[in-house]
Amino acid sequence: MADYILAIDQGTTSSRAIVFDKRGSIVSTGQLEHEQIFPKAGWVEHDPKEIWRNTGEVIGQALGKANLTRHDIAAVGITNQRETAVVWDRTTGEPVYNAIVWQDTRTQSIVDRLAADGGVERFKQQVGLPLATYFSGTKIVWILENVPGAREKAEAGDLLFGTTDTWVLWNLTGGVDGGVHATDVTNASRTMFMDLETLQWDDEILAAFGVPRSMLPEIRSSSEVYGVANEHSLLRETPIAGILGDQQAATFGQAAFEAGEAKNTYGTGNFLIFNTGEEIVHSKNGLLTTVGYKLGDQPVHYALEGSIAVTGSLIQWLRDNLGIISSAAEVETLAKSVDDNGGAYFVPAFSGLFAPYWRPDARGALVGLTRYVNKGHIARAALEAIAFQTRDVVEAVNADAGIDLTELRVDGGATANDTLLQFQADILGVPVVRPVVAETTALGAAYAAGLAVGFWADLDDLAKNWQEDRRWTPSMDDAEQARLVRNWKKAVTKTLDWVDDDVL
Ligand SMILES: Nc1ncnc2c1ncn2[C@@H]1O[C@H](COP(=O)(O)OP(=O)(O)O)[C@@H](O)[C@H]1O
Ligand SMILES: O=P(O)(O)OC[C@H](O)CO
Repeated sequence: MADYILAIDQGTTSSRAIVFDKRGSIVSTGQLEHEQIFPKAGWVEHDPKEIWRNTGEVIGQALGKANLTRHDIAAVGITNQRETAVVWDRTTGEPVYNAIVWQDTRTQSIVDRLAADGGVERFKQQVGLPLATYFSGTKIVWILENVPGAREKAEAGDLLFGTTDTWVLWNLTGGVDGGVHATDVTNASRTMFMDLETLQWDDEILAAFGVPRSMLPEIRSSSEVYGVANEHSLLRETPIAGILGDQQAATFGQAAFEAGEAKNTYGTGNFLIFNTGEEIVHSKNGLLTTVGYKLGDQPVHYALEGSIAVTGSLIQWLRDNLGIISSAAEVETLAKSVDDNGGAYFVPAFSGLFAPYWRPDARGALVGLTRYVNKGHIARAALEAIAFQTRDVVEAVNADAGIDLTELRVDGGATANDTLLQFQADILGVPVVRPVVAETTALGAAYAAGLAVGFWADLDDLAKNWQEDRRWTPSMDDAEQARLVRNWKKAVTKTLDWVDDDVL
């Protein structure tokens, strides 16, 4: 058998291809950022064709750097930014509109309309999610209602919907020439349309949204052969054998396979996933219920999730919108130029507040300002905001699960930041642990693909690959921790009730 697995990680800011060996070590990487399109306040789009072009290029980069060909690749795994909705014409392969990204809040009026009949909890028992702009469902509705001709074409069966896993899979397996239109249970669980018990699309919910079932991909497990790459791909004939939404993939890559295990990923947003095993747990504290993974015919694993919309993207905002840093890494140097936050608290409710608050009416606020506060304090407040938001989510997990997490496994781009992770340990009061392979998202997709084709034998085989790289131990005294948390919670209250009909 070939010696490597290739994972495609189609993320919010970039697309990557990463080649892994049997030990789960990175052999080579290709990466390209794509344009973030902000047509109006609150709107966020990507160009699906740019994403597909970049995917092809990064595959070439990753193979080229390691001098590999398709013959060296045993299988391909796909992982992706979740919820982001692409709708395209099945006969031409052309998207009818840009991808509407998970952070986009334009569909609030559609949410309100659907909620009129029973509040945002209307479908929650069945799908595990509150009605919110975050999930794919209302984004599809927006496209059907706002793109000329889309509704008619969809009713005629000519349009397909997919999250970006499906978009990549369909194109990779041939597109208009017989592309496979499928997704996995984890991605399907983020649409609002999948019943958590049956793991199938629910016709009543689809009728309530007015979305034709013919647009939707087939729901498959996270680890099985979906198809092979088509003849135009560098990977032609290679099986595509794993799909997981990126946060579930990171959980899998962290080897958090069993109930009670968790991870927190620090990327564009932060996402804490807590494995609840074969049990569907409904949160009383603002967490989502989602699918963790499903390997072929084996039982499904569910999870609780704390999704935070803005964390790493706040650092990008300091770089791109304020210009006070020139790279994300520089935020650490700037934050270290001061001893503390100088009294400033930054609540980045740029897309409203996600877990555990779910307040679409919130908008960002920087509070506690005096003439003393300088850009170092603002950088510090931004990093602290990432950790405070995570603490809010950990509190919710502990309350729902009736436990106290004793340590937090972390990964993602922002875990390169030592100051952030020390503050995270301090404000949580438990150790924070980072594995050697911080690219756990791609690794999880590689694992799912490798299991399906026998490259790895079983979960024990994978768990052996997990290795600790570094650990941050709490050192803040309790009184200081309590003071900071109290001020943070006060700052959160200042962001609420901001959006009304007159304000974007
Ligand atoms: N040293 C750093 N300190 C803080 N944030 C960082 C640092 N390096 C990268 N980031 C943030 O991490 C994010 C990128 O992480 P990544 O895991 O690649 O994200 P994604 O998968 O969401 O595209 C960016 O939002 C960036 O601002
Ligand atoms: O692409 P990321 O890492 O920002 O992840 C996005 C999440 O999947 C959104 O739910």
